[in-house]
Amino acid sequence: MTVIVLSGPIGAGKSSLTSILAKYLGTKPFYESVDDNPVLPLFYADPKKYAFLLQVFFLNTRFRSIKDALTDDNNVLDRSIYEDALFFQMNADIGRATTEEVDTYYELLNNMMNELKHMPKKNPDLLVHINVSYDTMLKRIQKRGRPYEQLSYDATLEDYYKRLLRYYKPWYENYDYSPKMEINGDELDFMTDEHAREVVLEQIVAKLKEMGKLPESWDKSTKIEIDA
Ligand SMILES: Nc1ncnc2c1ncn2[C@@H]1O[C@H](COP(=O)(O)OP(=O)(O)OP(=O)(O)O)[C@@H](O)[C@H]1O
Ligand SMILES: Nc1nc(=O)c2ncn([C@H]3C[C@H](O)[C@@H](CO)O3)c2[nH]1
Repeated sequence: MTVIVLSGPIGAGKSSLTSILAKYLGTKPFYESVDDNPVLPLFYADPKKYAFLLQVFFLNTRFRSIKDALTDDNNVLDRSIYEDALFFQMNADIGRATTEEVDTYYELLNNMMNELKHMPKKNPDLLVHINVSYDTMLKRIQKRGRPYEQLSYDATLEDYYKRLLRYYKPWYENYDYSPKMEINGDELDFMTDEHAREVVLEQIVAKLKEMGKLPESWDKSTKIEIDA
């Protein structure tokens, strides 16, 4: 049927919506490596030292999921590979990578993207971007509670998160690897409000129908259970 990728800043709700969407459409979810990621806590403790290593770690694990997802044509991924460069560029811009690391990273990314061109499906069918304000992003980060992402752990994260939101805006506007759509993550509390969840799912289904990826007659009569 279709490969959908989610995008959006930290805590926007990508993993949550991936799980909801995969259950709803009866497809397979793929998650970014976070709780089993040994480099992530090191990065938050010493970003300058570990920015490059973290980036290579994410690129490696993301590449593996993409290869699986793009060969089996029926999946939802909780973050796009196209956002990896956004993260690294931002970290490089604030002095967390040397010129050599930046050059090496882009060369590696380029090589990997070229490999993807040989896959049966080269790009996702649809990018679903979750838009959130700084306040929402922070609330969700607090709700999820990873210690090293809290402002109480490192006050400079406020600037890091605000900067990230500024990088996302042009990134989404310029994204053109597939059709795309935006979800209002501030207004649509799809984790606790059943109506909001239906609105989001209807928006995505409508887009898939418009693209011819779902038949017009497609309907999901059974309500889904959410493990929040
Ligand atoms: N629309 C929403 N309404 C209310 N709560 C939400 C919503 N989306 C996510 N949450 C909550 O916010 C927290 C972060 O969500 P989630 O882990 O899905 O974000 P993410 O975008 O995958 O984050 P990351 O980029 O760090 O992987 C979770 O506690 C989740 O339950
Ligand atoms: N530096 C950096 N580069 C990435 O490509 C990247 N992708 C995700 N993350 C961080 C954000 C969340 O804390 C956590 C879960 O998304 O991992 C990244 N951090």
